[in-house]
Amino acid sequence: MPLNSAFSDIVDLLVAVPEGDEKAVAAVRERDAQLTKPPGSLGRLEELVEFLARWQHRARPRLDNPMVTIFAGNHGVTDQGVSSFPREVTAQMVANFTNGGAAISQICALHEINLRVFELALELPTGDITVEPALDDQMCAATIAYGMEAVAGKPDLICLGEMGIGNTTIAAAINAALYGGTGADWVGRGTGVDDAGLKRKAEAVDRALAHHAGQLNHPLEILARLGGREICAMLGALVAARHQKVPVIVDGYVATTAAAIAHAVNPAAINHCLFAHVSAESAHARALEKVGQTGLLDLGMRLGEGSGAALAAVMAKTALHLHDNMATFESAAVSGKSS
Ligand SMILES: O=C(O)c1ccc[n+]([C@@H]2O[C@H](COP(=O)([O-])O)[C@@H](O)[C@H]2O)c1
Ligand SMILES: Cc1cc2nc[nH]c2cc1C
Repeated sequence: MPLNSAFSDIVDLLVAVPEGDEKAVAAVRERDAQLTKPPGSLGRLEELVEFLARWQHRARPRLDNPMVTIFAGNHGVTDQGVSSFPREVTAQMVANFTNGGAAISQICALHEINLRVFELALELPTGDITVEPALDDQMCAATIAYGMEAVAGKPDLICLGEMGIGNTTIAAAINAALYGGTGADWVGRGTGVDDAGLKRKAEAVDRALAHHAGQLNHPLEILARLGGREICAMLGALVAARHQKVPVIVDGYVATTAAAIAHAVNPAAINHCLFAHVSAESAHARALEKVGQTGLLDLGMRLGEGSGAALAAVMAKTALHLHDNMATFESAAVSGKSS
């Protein structure tokens, strides 16, 4: 069956991605060479400034308006006992994000990062993927389009985060469909399931793969049948960001899965994405490997809600502050390298 025409626009956007600005990167390197430090001594912080310049298309990148976006969705697959928390926690945590009580709220407040929460029909969980499609193609495409709203308000950096009880099972199903293997290869403990819960997760993924066999021939079909609203919306945000010259920092296992869909359509579509960290969710390292990436940080975190991405943004803010404000060898009268 040909791909549903509902997906034509998103495929076009993923295929026709603009290149990065190498002139802007060259300008950053030239300035970096003048700063009072041995060349290369700030390691990946130097790459972070180049990353911002390349994807903002600016010789002097800015972080005046960095934004964490949290996309929240609910999942029918929670009927299968795959999470250690009940589904209503998704909406309760959304309230906590806006009231300032969540970890991400406090990271953002401390480091002056904007936080925007997108609530995606929480009262309407997706279909239980073990017995039906998560979303129909039209709803999937419409939710991708809705995620593109993330670029409104002209952020200069987007940190992609999510909240959704049950979504580590959804991420596992998508990865298994994209890359092969069984449920056991792609599930982890999520919010903290015990061994019996882990087995239920693996079996739920296996049942979903069997139920949808023969219907998972395109990354966007995989997304509609096995995905979630927050994963669709993160995909939309990611691709819109590329077209609006906004670099993206991707959070943990679930956010990486949205990037994996983009990567499966066109590997170059995620070049403007930095992968914040390697989450403690056991399959995240393998998922990163599949999209040819490594995590910037490794803090043993497995929270989601954009928390790892926000901490990587703090690193990026620090890197840019140094780039903008350090003295040059000339201005500080420090002798340059002798050989
Ligand atoms: O993205 C990750 O690496 C990650 C790892 C473990 C848990 N989470 C978060 O935990 C929730 C999903 O866990 P679960 O057990 O309900 O599937 C969801 O809200 C995610 O943001 C996220
Ligand atoms: C309390 C709680 C907070 C979260 N933040 C992201 N996912 C979460 C899952 C739970 C259960």
